[in-house]
Amino acid sequence: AQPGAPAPVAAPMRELDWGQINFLHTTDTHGWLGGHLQEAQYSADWGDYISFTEHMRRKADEKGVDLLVIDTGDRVEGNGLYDSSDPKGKYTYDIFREQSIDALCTGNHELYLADTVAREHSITVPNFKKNYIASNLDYIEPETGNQIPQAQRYTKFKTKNQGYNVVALGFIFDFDRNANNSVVQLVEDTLKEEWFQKAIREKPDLFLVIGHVGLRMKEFEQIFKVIRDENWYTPIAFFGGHAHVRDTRKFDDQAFAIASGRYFETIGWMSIDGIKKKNKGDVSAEASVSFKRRYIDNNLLGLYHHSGLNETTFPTEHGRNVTKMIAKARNALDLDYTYGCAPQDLWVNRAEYPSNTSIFTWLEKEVIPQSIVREERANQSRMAILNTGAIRFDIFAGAFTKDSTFLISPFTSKFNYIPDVPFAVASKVLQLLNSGGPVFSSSLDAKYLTIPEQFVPGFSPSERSVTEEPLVRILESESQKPLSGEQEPDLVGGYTTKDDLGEDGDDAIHSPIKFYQVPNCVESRIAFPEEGDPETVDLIFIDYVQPWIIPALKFSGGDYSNDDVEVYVDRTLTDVIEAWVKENWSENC
Ligand SMILES: Nc1ccn([C@@H]2O[C@H](COP(=O)(O)O)[C@@H](O)[C@H]2O)c(=O)n1
Repeated sequence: AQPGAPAPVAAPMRELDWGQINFLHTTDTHGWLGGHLQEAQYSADWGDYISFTEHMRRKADEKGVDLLVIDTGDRVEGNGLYDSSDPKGKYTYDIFREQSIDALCTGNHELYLADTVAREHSITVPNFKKNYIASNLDYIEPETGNQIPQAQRYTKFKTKNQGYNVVALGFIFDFDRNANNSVVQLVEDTLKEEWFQKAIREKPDLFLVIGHVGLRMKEFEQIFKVIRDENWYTPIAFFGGHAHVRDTRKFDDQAFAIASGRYFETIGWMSIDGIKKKNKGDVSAEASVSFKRRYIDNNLLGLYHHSGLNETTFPTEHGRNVTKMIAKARNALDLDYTYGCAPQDLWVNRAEYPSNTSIFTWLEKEVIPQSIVREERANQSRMAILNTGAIRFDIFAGAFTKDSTFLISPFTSKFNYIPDVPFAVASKVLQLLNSGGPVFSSSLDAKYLTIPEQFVPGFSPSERSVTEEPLVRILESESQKPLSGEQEPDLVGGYTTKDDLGEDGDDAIHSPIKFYQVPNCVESRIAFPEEGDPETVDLIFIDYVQPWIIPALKFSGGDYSNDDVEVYVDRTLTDVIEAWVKENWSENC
C-alpha cells in the first residue's frame, strides 16, 4: 500500500475455491494503481497485486493447476496518477506493464481521444504483444492512413500445468464515440468474419472471451450464441466490465461471465473444474463443469489471507519495487498537494438527490452558479446542464487534494452553449434528457449520460451496496469481532453482491447499505429574474451532452444544430472544481 494509506481491519472471510483453471481479473481500474488512499478496504496498490499474483502462481504450480491473469480495459482516466501528467499516463503505462497479464483488451476510455488511442497502440499493445487481443478494434496508422488491427484478433495457447488448449478472444462493446484514429466493428458483424468462424472451429478445451462489455449487455449474449451453436459442450469463460459493478452471469451450465467492479477496489477470482481435455480428432463431449467466483476486496489483510502469508512474508521484491515506483510518481505529480478542506462528505449515489449530502446538489447550487459565467453575458439568464456520469467519485470530508479533482472528474469536456434560446424551449430539455426514450436514436441512449452503475435497467445499485459512513472512519471506530458463538459480528460496510450464483460472492462479509438512483442530468438556473421567467436563456451544457441536447431542443420546438453551438467557458469541469475549492474551502484541515 502507499505511504499514508489507512490500514484495513480484518473482516470475516470467505475462502477462494481453486479449480483446474483459475483466474485473477481486474477491470475499469481507471488509473487507480496506487489504491484508495481514503478507503482502507481498497487500499492495496498495484505492487501488492503483483506480490499477490506471484504467490498465487506459485500456489497454482504446487497444486498442479493453472492461473491466468486478465484485464478488461478502461485502465485510463479517473485518477491523478494517469490524468495529471503531461502527457497523460507518463507514469501509469510503465507501472501497469510490471504485472504479468495473460489476456487483455481495450475499453472505451482508451478510445475517446485520439492521443489515448495512439498511446495504447504504441505503448500498451507492444508491452503485452503476445497477450493483447483486439477482436473488433482497428487502428488507423497516422503515417499511412492504413486501417490495421489494433492487436491480434485472437490467441491460442496451452496452459502451463494442465495443458489445456485455450482459444482467447477480446472484444469492446459496440462503442461509437471513439476517436477517428480507431474503428470499432459491431460485435454482430465481427462474428461473421472468416477469422472468427475459423477460431470457433479450433476445438479448444476452453473458450476464453474477455471484453470491455457489461455482462447484461447484448454483446456477450451474441458471442455466446455463436460459439455455443458450433461447440455444444465446450466451457466458455467470459470476463467483462464497463458497468463498474461486481456481477456473475450464467449463460448455461458450461458458460459463465464475471465482472470485477471498478477503480481497483476488486480483484475478481474465477475457477473452473471438470474441464475435459480433448484428444486430437475428438468432437465436443458433454462434461460436468463447475464455475466458482469470488470478489476480493483489494486490501492487504485480504491478500495476506488468501495467500496464507503475513506482513513480513507477503511483499515480493518485485511488488515492493512497484509500490515504490507508484510513490515516486505520486510525489513527482504532487498528488497530495492540498487545495482545501472538504467540510463534509458529498456522495455520488450514496445519498439521495437532491440533498445536502449529494455531490450533484453541491455542484448545481454552489459550484456551477458561482463558476460558470462568461463576462460579457453575465447578466443574461442562463441554464447550465451537467450529466451525472461526468462525476466519477465521492468527496470525503477532509483534505481535498490535487488527486481528488481527477478522482471526481477526469474528463477534458468543456462548457458549450447556445445563446438566446426561448425559455419555453430550453426549459423542456432537462426533463427529456432525464426520461430518455424515442426522442433519441438508439445509439444515443440517454442512459449513457449517467453513472455506469445505472447502465442496466432494473439492476439497482442498492443491491450492490456500500457503507453509509466512509470506510476509513468505520474501521477506525469499530473493532471486528470473529464470526463465532452467539455474538453478531460488527461488520465493516462494503459490497454485498447478488449475482446469478447467489449472495456469497464477496470475500469479506460486509454490512450492506443503500444506494440511490441519480438522474441522467442536473441543471442550474442562474441570473433568473426575481419574479417570472426570462424570455430567453443561454443554454449551457458540458460538451459530452451535446449529441443529446440538439434532438431534445428539436423535440421542444427549437430548430438548432451543431452550427449554433459556441464555446461558453474554455475550462474543464476538473479546472472549475479546483478553482472553486481553492476559493471556498481554503482552510487547513
Ligand atoms: N467525456 C466523458 C466521457 C464519459 N462520460 C461518462 O462516463 C460514462 C462511461 O463510463 P465508463 O467508465 O463505464 O466507460 C459515460 O456513459 C458518461 O456518463 C462523461 O460524462 N464524459
